[in-house]
Amino acid sequence: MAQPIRFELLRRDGHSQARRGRLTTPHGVIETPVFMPVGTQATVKTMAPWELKEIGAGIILSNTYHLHLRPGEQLIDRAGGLHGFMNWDGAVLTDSGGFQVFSLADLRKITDDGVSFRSHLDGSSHSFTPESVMAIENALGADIIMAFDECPPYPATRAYVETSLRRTVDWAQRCKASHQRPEEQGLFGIVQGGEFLDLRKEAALRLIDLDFPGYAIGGLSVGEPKPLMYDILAYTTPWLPVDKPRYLMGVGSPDDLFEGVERGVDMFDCVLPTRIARNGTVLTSEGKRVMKNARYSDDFLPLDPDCDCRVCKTFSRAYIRHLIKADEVLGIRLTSYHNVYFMLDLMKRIRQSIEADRFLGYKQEFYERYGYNEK
Ligand SMILES: CNc1nc2cc(C(N)=O)ccc2[nH]1
Repeated sequence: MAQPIRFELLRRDGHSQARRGRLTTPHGVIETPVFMPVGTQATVKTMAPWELKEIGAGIILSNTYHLHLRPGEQLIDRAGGLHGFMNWDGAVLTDSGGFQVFSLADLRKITDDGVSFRSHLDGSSHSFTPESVMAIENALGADIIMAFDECPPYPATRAYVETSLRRTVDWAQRCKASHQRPEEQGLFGIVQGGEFLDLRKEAALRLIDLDFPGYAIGGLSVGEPKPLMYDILAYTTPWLPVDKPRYLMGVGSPDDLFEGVERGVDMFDCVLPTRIARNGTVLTSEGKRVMKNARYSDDFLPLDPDCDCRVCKTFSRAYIRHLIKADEVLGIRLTSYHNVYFMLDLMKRIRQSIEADRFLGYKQEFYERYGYNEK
């Protein structure tokens, strides 16, 4: 059977688990490690698809939970899937709603068959099962789709995590069995297991037995301390196939990208750049800057003098601060554009550092300037 997703491992770092790879999808070739901007409701907030294209975004994430509730997968299917609906010709990845049901919906009830919940929008009743979620993701038409899983809260008891891990593996098998478009959409399994390393190993090995074209690592960045997240990651990735992509869900900030790449992760997604942009906070090579701060009121430098994005080549900190203070929509458009560019450009520099066998050196260099002094 033709596989829609193919991963080539191009180079392994000699001093860490960092890898340089290439992910071929029906909507383009993605260089890894890759950062995926989040387009929850079929838009990366405030950005047009041609802006995403011009800053080099190759793949974006959209959320099954949100799009099922509004406008509904039937409409999107009639529009030609997410690609047609958004008029985005790059790659798309959809998650399976497992995380959103637990973090957004009300009155949830979970059984081995699936989850029933009430919409956070209007309180209407819904239920997700592996089969129904596959039908939704098949209709949305993303190039990479996630199996329906349960993301346990943190902290959670071992008994809870064990039950949910086994349910998640069972659901992954049911997703694979009911996936209607396996030649067009690559289905990834999601490794759960909480903070219990033996359960992480069990989850990984049982999903590998089901043989997926890629593996997501879920259940992280849910409130656990970062050192714990990194330790769980370092333990889990070596159990996954070296020739398949590893996707760390919902992560992360600039330091998380370095720490994840160092521990063998190839794909990342995070709302951070667009979320903080809406508050007027921007990412720069010298750390975050809160543009509402009075110190920028007559600062005519660009947001980041080292950034080559159109915003940094065109506008000053003083002008952008004025727009944010005046609640002018252009303000958050400019901060969002710059922040997504920053994350994509950072990941490009990380890829180049792996190619040049200087990943750890670049990490140290970045941390010293950004302000996470490792010393
Ligand atoms: C922002 N943190 C985050 N953790 C996540 C875990 C999952 C998951 N399915 O375990 C999905 C999205 C996630 N986002």
